[in-house]
Amino acid sequence: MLRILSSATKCLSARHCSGFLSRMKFMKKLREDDVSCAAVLQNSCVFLFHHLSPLLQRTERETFRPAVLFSSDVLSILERLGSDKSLLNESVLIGCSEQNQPQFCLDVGKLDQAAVEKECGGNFVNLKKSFFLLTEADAPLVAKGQALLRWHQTNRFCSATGQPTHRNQAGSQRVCRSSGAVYYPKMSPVVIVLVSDGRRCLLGRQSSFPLGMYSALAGFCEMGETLEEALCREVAEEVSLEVQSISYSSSQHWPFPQSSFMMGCHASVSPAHTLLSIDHTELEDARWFTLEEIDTALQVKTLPRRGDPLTVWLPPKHALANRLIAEWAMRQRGNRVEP
Ligand SMILES: NC(=O)c1ccc[n+]([C@@H]2O[C@H](COP(=O)([O-])OP(=O)(O)OC[C@H]3O[C@@H](n4cnc5c(N)ncnc54)[C@H](O)[C@@H]3O)[C@@H](O)[C@H]2O)c1
Ligand SMILES: [Mg+2]
Repeated sequence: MLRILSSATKCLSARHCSGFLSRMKFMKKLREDDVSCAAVLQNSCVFLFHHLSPLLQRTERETFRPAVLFSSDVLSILERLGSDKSLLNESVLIGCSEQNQPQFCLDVGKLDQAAVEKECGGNFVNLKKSFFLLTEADAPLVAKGQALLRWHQTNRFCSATGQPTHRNQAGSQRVCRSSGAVYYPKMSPVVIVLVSDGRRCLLGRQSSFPLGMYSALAGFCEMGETLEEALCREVAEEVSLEVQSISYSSSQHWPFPQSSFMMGCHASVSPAHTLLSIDHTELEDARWFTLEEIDTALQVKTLPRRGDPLTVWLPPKHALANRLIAEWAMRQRGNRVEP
């Protein structure tokens, strides 16, 4: 069995960079210079995927972390499993750790899954499950890796000429040599908004959500829209409310169902106009929640099962919706005047 290393344990490329600025410059160079990137790949961390499912390893504390191998370990596995070692060159650059360790991801879907799992002492777990098994720190990097690998797998041909596209070594772009068209990985912009009437906040659920889960309203931005226009349209479409003011909170990359760029906002509506008219083609339910109800929902740790009494619970901390709700709750607690 091979050793699986946390990305913090070795620092092979410290001489290349130190601190945030030099790390960013180093990454830029790797994206632009195929020769440097190929050389660095020989001495890097690699996150393995199998048909887009990341390789996870159980820790001593019965939690999970992404299994991180060194390129030399990956080459040994490829050799032992009788695969062409050039497969390593299909790795895609995803980052550089604070310890200055370049990080790549590689899909070994061509190899036997069980054989790789045995070699590595881990399991390939589909992204939806693994995203929530991982810590808030590890999940985004794994999601980014999967998103990039998926993009490469689904953009192998030029949409103008039908000719094959060719990736650069870092995997940050693909080029059609026939037309010269350059393709970059894409995300769909999505607005997510926590609407408040000053006293309560508005949450909704789609029928596809797990039982009892309510979240902030969200929707894809349409071509040509500003963030603010998309937000007002989505709230109008889904619950027939007119938003009065908007403030930006924060953003996140969201891998489900495919790469979205989520932009999180707070918005207010007039307390005199809070009557909901729900578009049931989009939402199964939407309701106003008091601070007490939100506090209770934030406490729910074990998810309800079918047959259990209906308990409202909220998206986990990995989701921007959770942050918006927590921000709102904190602000409400601060505003509350004790009798
Ligand atoms: N991270 C979070 O906290 C969080 C919380 C809620 C929702 N989300 C995500 O936000 C996204 C959007 O939310 P929604 O489902 O309510 O959106 P939505 O209200 O826009 O409705 C989805 C529908 O929009 C259409 N659509 C338009 N442009 C699309 C595009 N580029 N890609 C896919 N469908 C498109 C499709 O018909 C789709 O069925 C979802 O992917 C969801 O996973 C994330
Ligand atoms: Mg929606």
